Amino acid sequence: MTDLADRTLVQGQPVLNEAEIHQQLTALPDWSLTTQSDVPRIQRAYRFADFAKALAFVNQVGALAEEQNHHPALLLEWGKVTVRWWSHDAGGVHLNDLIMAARTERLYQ
Ligand SMILES: C[C@H](O)[C@H](O)[C@H]1CNC2=NC(N)=NC(=O)C2=N1
Repeated sequence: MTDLADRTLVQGQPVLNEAEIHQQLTALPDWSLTTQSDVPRIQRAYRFADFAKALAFVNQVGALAEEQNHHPALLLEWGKVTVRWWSHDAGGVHLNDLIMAARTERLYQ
């Protein structure tokens, strides 16, 4: 099975249901499903030694988002970045959001 991060984003296709999201999240153990305003999203908090390192990570994730024209919500705090992915147009979590979460993982070392 191709690693999620190596998969290409796909247009169309419906959002995933809760069971499908949880099944995909087995490959992303540090990510969780959250719902805000009735919209399911996947999220993870990343820890850093200071604010500057957290900001550098935000910029890396931002560049990835711009490359793919698929953008997360990013909360930048001292030593912490919370990343949240969902598909605005589809109103939920799409396979693309899992792919982007897997690619976000690759930026964190
Ligand atoms: C106009 C622009 O292409 C769209 O708004 C894109 C931008 N980035 C996006 N990001 C996400 N996460 N979901 C979207 O539906 C989306 N749509």
